[in-house]
Amino acid sequence: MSNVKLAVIYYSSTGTNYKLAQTAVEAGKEAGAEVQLFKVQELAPESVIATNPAWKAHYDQTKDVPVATAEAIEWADAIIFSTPTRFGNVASQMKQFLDTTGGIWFHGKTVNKVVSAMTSAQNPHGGQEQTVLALYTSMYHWGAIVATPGYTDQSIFAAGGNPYGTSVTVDQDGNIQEDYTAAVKHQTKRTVTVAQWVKNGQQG
Ligand SMILES: Cc1cc2nc3c(=O)[nH]c(=O)nc-3n(C[C@H](O)[C@H](O)[C@H](O)COP(=O)(O)O)c2cc1C
Repeated sequence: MSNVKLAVIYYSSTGTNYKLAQTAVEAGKEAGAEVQLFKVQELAPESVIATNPAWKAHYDQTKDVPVATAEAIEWADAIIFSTPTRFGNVASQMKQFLDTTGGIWFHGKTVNKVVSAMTSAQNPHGGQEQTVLALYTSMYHWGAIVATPGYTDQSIFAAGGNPYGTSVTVDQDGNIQEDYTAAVKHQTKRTVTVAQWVKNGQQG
């Protein structure tokens, strides 16, 4: 059992990162953490979303997922982020969310959050690691503790496993090419474990 609070915060247009996030939620619960799932605010106009049936369907299906706020960051001890790769970078919706945390950052409320990130892209070498590192750059400014998977589990050596953070590839139809479950679960459990160490250390 753990007393870690885990926020899983994702952006997804067509459902890939939602699937990764849902697996992280499952893993967090298995690790005994208190878990909340949040999407970041969609910023694209509805008229644009409507031009892509997969995007529109996912947008409608996830209407009820709560939108991430600065309070969610304050609440969490651990955070798993999941964002698609967009031109080798973090999706703007996720970046915009990070850019709303200046207030809590100023008050020291982002310090010592234990964080880890996941991503997806269409090309096997489409910039996945660059996306994860770009997100981690913001985390260094937060004073967060970045808990990467490294090679701490056999799942990292399998497809989808990535020492920077789980990354998957989607085909033209949006199907994930790798069996990512073990890698996401390991990454999430490791993040919860490190957050527990930090929490215990602060209380000691
Ligand atoms: C504007 C845009 C930029 C993209 N840039 C990249 C890229 O740099 N490399 C890549 O492999 N895939 C790229 N893709 C494909 C997305 O990464 C892919 O659709 C996404 O990972 C699917 O995640 P989702 O289903 O959670 O939205 C791009 C897609 C869009 C719409």
